[in-house]
Amino acid sequence: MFLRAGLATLSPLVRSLQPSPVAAMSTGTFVVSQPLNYRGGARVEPADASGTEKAFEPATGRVIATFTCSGEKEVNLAVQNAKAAFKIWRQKSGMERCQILLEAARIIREREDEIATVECINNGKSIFEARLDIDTSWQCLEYYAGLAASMAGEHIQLPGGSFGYTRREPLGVCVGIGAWNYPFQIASWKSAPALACGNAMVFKPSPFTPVSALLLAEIYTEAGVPPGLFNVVQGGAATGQFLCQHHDVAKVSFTGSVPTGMKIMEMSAKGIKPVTLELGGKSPLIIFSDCDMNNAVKGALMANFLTQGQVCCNGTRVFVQKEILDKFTEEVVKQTQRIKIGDPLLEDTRMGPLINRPHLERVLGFVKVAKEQGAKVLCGGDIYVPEDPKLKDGYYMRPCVLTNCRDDMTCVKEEIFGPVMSILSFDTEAEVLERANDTTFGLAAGVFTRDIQRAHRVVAELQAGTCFINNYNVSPVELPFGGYKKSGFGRENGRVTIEYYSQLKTVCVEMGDVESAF
Ligand SMILES: NC(=O)c1ccc[n+]([C@@H]2O[C@H](COP(=O)([O-])OP(=O)(O)OC[C@H]3O[C@@H](n4cnc5c(N)ncnc54)[C@H](O)[C@@H]3O)[C@@H](O)[C@H]2O)c1
Ligand SMILES: C[N+](C)(C)CCCC=O
Repeated sequence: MFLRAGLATLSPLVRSLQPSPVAAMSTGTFVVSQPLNYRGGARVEPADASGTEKAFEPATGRVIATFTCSGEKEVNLAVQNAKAAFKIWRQKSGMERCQILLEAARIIREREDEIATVECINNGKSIFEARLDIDTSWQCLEYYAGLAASMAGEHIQLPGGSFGYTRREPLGVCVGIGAWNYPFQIASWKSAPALACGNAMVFKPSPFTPVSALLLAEIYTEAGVPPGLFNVVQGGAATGQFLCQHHDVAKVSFTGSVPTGMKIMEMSAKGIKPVTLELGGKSPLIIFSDCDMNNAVKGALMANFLTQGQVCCNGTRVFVQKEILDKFTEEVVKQTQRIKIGDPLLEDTRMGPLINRPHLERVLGFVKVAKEQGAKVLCGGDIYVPEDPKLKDGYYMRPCVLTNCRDDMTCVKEEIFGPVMSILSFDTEAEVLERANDTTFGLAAGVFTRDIQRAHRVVAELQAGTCFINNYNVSPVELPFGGYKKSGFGRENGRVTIEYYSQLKTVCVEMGDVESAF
């Protein structure tokens, strides 16, 4: 549907007659030719502009889209469309909303390969991983579809037959602002609970990954949401600011960096809008000497190298108990060197390119500073040029393992957001807990041990919103996800997120006469 050639212009009906719509999509061929804004149930060119942006295919360095960033007028039109759709949607019963969300989840499953391919092309993550992201997206829609029908208030008996009750009501027009590392998943994790609660949404993806949110918008429409219920505006900071400052926006849910999160909070504070902030991290992963070594090594790779290390909750500070430091490090390096880097659309690739050239240079800069500060590079940390000539301008690097790290080094303190693991050693539980918590971030943490008492004792002390025991970076949608400290607040996924997309109304019912004070 996006391709200028091949199956690009086919209607959904015709497309469904083709053996495989994704067969035509290969690295180096994809171009977006249709408008990337979505308003009132259709793709539209924005009504005004706040500049233009280019989106790239990180695997080749090719431009795949040049698009107009939405100005104030377009943002206003999107919000007004959402407001109109909200009036219809909020009147629907939970069961009606449930049925539509389930249908959307079904369509996502049906089109999983196509969506994953688009994600892979625009983001650079491997197709293997992109499919997992799409899985957690439709699962999220299914989960909140299930909750939509069971949202209920309380009935509270009062003296003299009087009573009160509570109603859980939607907020109105919610804004979602996304980062570039999980474009479709972020749009789904925000919109599913928002829509399940009866809200409308205007979503702004990162300008680096503008493409896949459009697929979600089209799927919602196909599933039967009212036109305007889920809209997409494109752009960067200026567009995001118009959204956050809009007086008809009731809530902002943001995923991105800490500095931008602070700005979002400031803008939202002026309009007394509630915010959810899913921000960055520098999470600790603690490996005790009694761990299952095989699992701990696999866990450390999961904690560092998914999506080329561009994952908010990555456990990039790997604390290893001294007794097993050498063996663990040797095995981690061996397995890191085996990671297949290359064309993200190939089935056996496990690491694609980073998101763009400036980011690649930034990550390589962190490795350089680490070396200057005394860290030792055990593998990777340099540019990788795949053999395939069409990939020569892509943004690849070899995954890096650093040792000789100290807690005061830049690579241990700052979020690198790339495939760079820092290994640190420790002696005692008390010592490692203190060091693990010595950070302004608090998104995630992990522990590997066979000692069940220790595992729970340690996670109880860890200052992190999401903790893993004997695994890392799995994300079942039934479990809430979010941060402590400067990693943000509010949660995504899990039952609790209903509370972040709804408000409680209390109704007090008098069954007798008014006892007036006057
Ligand atoms: N906690 C989580 O769930 C989670 C998930 C993914 C990424 N992240 C974090 O995101 C960061 C990487 O993503 P990024 O580089 O896209 O982050 P970013 O903060 O640069 O941008 C995030 C989004 O905010 C928009 N934006 C930028 N300035 C804005 C402003 N002034 N007003 C409104 N919107 C504005 C951007 O256009 C983009 O859509 C990392 O720190 C990572 O840890 C967190
Ligand atoms: C799906 N993961 C791996 C838990 C990542 C969630 C979003 C963080 O960047």
